[in-house]
Amino acid sequence: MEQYIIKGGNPLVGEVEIGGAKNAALAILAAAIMTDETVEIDNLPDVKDVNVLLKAIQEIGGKVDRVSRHSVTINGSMIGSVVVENDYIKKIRASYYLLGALLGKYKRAEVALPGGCNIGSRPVDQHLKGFRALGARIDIKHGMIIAEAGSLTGNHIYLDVVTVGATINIMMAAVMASGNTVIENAAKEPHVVDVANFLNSMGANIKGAGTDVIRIKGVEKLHKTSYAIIPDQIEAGTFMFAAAATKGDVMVKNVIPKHLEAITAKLMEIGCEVEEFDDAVRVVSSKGLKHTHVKTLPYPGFPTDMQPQITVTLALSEGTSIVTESIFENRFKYVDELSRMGANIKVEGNTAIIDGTERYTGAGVTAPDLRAGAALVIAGLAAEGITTVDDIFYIERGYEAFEDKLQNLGAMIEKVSTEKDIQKFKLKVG
Ligand SMILES: CC(=O)N[C@H]1[C@@H](OP(=O)(O)OP(=O)(O)OC[C@H]2O[C@@H](n3ccc(=O)[nH]c3=O)[C@H](O)[C@@H]2O)O[C@H](CO)[C@@H](O)[C@@H]1O
Ligand SMILES: C=C(OP(=O)(O)O)C(=O)O
Repeated sequence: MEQYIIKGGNPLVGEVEIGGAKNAALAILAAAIMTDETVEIDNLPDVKDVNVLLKAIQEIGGKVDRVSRHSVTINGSMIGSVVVENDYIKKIRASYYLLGALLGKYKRAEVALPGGCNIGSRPVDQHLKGFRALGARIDIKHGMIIAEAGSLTGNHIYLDVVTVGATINIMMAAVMASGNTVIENAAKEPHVVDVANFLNSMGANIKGAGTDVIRIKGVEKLHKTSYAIIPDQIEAGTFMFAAAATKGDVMVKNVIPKHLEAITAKLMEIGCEVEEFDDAVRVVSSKGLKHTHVKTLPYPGFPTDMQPQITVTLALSEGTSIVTESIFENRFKYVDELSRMGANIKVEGNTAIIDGTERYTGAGVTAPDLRAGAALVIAGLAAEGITTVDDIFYIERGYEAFEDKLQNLGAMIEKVSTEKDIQKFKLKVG
């Protein structure tokens, strides 16, 4: 089994290039099959979830050609099946986007209930409510969601909770419905806007993405496009907090600074300097870190996908910090692992009360999910001595070449799978 081995204590210094946003890419790939013409997608991150989705698209008859590591063409004209149920697809969350895309185009879809990180109960009731409002019948049988409609008709849909997945999914299904759809209480995340821009570049008529009311005029057909995915806000934020926790100086390149405002604001509150450029941010952490409070919220609030990374950093900051997780009820599972490294954190319900410690000490820890895994790597980079992080397949779901990018910043980290590799690493780092 592969794991990361890390010798901590080096400040991260240098430049890192951020890839395309995983959570935009997954929706955009699914949406790409909605036209029979060939779509080119650039700035695609080479991460496991993306590759699983591409495989699922191929399995139902979509033609996928890799132009380069970060670029594919997709042609959905030969799709022969609307049933998506392979073992891999059940493990990722974004499989649900095939439901919206297939339902929108073929008025029928059968997709396995989605998986994704085990961070809470994660219902899909709002997705289904939206599809029903557009005229689909929904059945859940043998682990499959079956959606079917003679035709789809636009409607007025109010989402009971702000949900990224349901907003995007309903938007996709509504794009080729007849008439107008209004989604109220819509999510405003940058990837919602990116998917709307992508669909519009294929001929859709979507207005208001990025606000809480999205208006869609149905069109009959979508056409080819060539589109580059936005940079990954969460990958960028992860490197920004890695710089802060290791007392480093990192230029995070190929980002949209506006998308990072909530992250930047918290870093400044805890004493880091953050310099913004057109498409880069530089984080310098030269003084002792200060405590703060943070609550995860839908965009433009502080993202839940950054909660473990800020918690790991606050546990190294002076004083008492409070982190409230308001999106997913089970996203503090990594705290027990972090405690083995010396963190003082008490979790009560959806709140973590953190008493800052001066340093972590290396230990063997296990990633319980994607972002928590990345956060444990940050802890290892800041710790005294050696840390191993197990179950790194979670991290590989969403970070491309994580260890290479960290090594380029001076981190002593390697992916290892045998005792011999571990001994070799220990000899190398002394
Ligand atoms: C593949 C992908 O893009 N995943 C992201 C997506 O997940 P995901 O799309 O699952 O998250 P949502 O935004 O839908 O979830 C937000 C909240 O709404 C609730 N809810 C959601 C749908 C529904 O039908 N009913 C319902 O009650 C959820 O339980 C949660 O409490 O957005 C999350 C919130 O930014 C991120 O953490 C995930 O990284
Ligand atoms: C929770 C995440 O992903 P998913 O929704 O795919 O589980 C994430 O990207 O942090």
